[in-house]
Amino acid sequence: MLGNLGENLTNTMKKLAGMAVIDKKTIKEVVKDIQRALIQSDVNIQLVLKLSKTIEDRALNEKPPKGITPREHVITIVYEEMVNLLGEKSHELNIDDKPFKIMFLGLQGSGKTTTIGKLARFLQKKGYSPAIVSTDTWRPAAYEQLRQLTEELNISLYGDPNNKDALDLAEKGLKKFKNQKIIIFDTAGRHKDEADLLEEMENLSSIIDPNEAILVIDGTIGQQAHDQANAFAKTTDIGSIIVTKLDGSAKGGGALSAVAEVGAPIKFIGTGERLDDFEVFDPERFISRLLGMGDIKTLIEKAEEVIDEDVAAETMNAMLSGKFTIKDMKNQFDMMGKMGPVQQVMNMVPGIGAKIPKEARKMTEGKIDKYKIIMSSMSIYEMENPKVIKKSRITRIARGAGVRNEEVKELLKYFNSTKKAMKGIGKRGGGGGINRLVSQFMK
Ligand SMILES: Nc1nc2c(ncn2[C@@H]2O[C@H](COP(=O)(O)OP(=O)(O)OP(=O)(O)O)[C@@H](O)[C@H]2O)c(=O)[nH]1
Repeated sequence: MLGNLGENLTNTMKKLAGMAVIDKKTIKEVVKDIQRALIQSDVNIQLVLKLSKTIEDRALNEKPPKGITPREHVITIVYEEMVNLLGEKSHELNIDDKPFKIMFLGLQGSGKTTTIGKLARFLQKKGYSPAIVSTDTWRPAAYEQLRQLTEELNISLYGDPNNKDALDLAEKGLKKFKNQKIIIFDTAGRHKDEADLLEEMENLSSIIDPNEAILVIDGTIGQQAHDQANAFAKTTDIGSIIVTKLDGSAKGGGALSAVAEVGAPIKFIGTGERLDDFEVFDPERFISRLLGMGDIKTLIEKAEEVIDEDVAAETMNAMLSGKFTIKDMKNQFDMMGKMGPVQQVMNMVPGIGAKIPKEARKMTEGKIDKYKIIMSSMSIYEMENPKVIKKSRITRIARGAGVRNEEVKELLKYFNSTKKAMKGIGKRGGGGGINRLVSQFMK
């Protein structure tokens, strides 16, 4: 998605994760890379300069919070500021009134009609059955395109290719569907000239009185999206924007950031020609994907919450160095109580999900609880030297924990496979805290 922007930014983040030292020079280098990537994606130069200055100032002057390394801190700053560029939080389409009237606006070719189909499908999946009204009297094929779409989706359509009065069509459509929960109005994307088009939108808007006016913007136009959005915003109160064609668009970053500046939230994005190529726009998820970060942010936040950082660091180091004992595994399980099951935690580290041992993937909360009981029947000596746990010790531990011998053996098997997997990961990395683990898998 977004052409090279994602690739360039992901590479910058990988570089950052792999840097031996984080200092003024390396921060400036990272900022330069980000600048280059954004400018290539047609992000407005003023925005780029503002963003890079903020990232640089924060990275150089802010002290990393406790438990966060300078590297994690810079990663977090880049992430946060990029999210800011796109408007921070995601916004839902709140279907409150009945009928809930949605008016689509956008220039011809922006992908308006296709997007109406995508939204209709999205709403259908949520259990709604929207009806559509066609008021585009300028493009003869528009009605036919909607007819095919609505037939495919099995939803109602009102339109009349012989009626050239858009306002009349809107009024009739409103009447026909007054008992529907959701009515979507398609409008023209072209007119005699732009002023006429905008005037028609203003008139239509006063007739339809939309609960939500959605502007569709072609993502391939880059920062020009800003002026286009402003022009439409003058005709009606734009409630949200959908940016289309972000699949492979080199200028998508420019379009998204320009639109975010207009003030109306981007609620959805179009990522292809098929009806399912449509996503709710969530700046945080979007940016973390663009930066190739998986859910690192969540991982970092969760790691921060872990009560005993020393125990966490000790366990991580043990895990990565291969000196992993049952005592470390017990610590790991205790930590997991705070961070969630191991597979979930590991899945948040990009690239690591697939490497989780089979046994770990099958771990359930119930099993973890049982393992904890078994481990509490072991002596410290046994936990630190798991090799000594043979037949008679297994029987004693099983009796103490009130489980079968097989279950103790199963725990030992799980321990051994985890140890092996961790050793493999450690070899690639060299060990040293969650940050190091995270960096390894960003490479
Ligand atoms: N790659 C890609 N193509 C898209 C996307 N959305 C729409 N398109 C394509 O863009 C072209 C124009 O889309 P339409 O929906 O026909 O255009 P329109 O904006 O409705 O045009 P008017 O009805 O005249 O306003 C079509 O070929 C669509 O398949 C998208 O997200 N990605």
